[in-house]
Amino acid sequence: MTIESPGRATSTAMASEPEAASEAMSIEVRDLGIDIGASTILDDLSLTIGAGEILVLTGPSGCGKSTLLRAIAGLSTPRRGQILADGRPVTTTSRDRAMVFQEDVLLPWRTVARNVDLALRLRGVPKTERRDQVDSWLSEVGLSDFRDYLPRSLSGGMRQRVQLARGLAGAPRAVLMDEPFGALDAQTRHAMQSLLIRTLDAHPTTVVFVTHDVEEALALGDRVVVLSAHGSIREDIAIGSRDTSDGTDRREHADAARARILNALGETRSRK
Ligand SMILES: Nc1ncnc2c1ncn2[C@@H]1O[C@H](COP(=O)(O)OP(=O)(O)OP(=O)(O)O)[C@@H](O)[C@H]1O
Repeated sequence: MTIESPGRATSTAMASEPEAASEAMSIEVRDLGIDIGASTILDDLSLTIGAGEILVLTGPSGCGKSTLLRAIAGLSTPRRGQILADGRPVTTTSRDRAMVFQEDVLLPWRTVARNVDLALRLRGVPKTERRDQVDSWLSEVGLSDFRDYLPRSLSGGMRQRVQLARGLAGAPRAVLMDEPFGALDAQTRHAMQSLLIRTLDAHPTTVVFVTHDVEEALALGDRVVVLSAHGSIREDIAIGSRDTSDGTDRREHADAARARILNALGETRSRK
């Protein structure tokens, strides 16, 4: 599958925060506390995510992964602490930070091409550039022949590929992914992971990726953070670089990292 470098957004539309000059975005979570009703979901959580880093968040069900992701997206306002994107407080959503969900959120009345086109439009890509960029992204996710189909005519895996194209199109500077491949069969999931890695290699973007799947975390992450059942950081593990030509360093790191992740998950479950 060739990557034809869809360009970055060049004009403004729908932005609710100012644009920054650099490409991938740095994100800092500072002493974050989030309560829902009388329950404290996240408590005193601090985390720095470097520009272009792929950070995987994992942890037991209900520990607050989606809550943290939504706060980074600007979809909720923290009670305590703050989140900074390129050093500026996150106060609302921004087209610079895209979200990709597990659920199917494609617009059912728009064709595949028009779903991707909408994302480009919302990210401020001029109309004259959009047609080429839609074609390019559909080629990247292997759906060029399905551009005029409605989502209901596609398989689950194909719809998820459209969602991935929609999340990455227009080059958001950060992509926040909440178990995006969780509902897919193992083979499609593996293909989607490879596609995501290839796409991110071509378009460096900061990614926060939530998953329950330890192998997925190891395949994708530059770093894996395990949250405890009580919404604090239990482990923060660097995974080897993907840059080595044969992947040896990464494989060596992966075995040690897998043991640490499984150990941390075991401890969080037993303490719940
Ligand atoms: N709108 C809400 N009202 C009440 N409680 C909520 C709401 N949203 C989330 N919660 C609670 O907050 C906690 C954290 O939820 P969250 O979805 O962030 O966890 P998670 O780690 O993403 O879980 P999972 O892995 O199962 O998706 C859970 O106990 C959940 O029940």
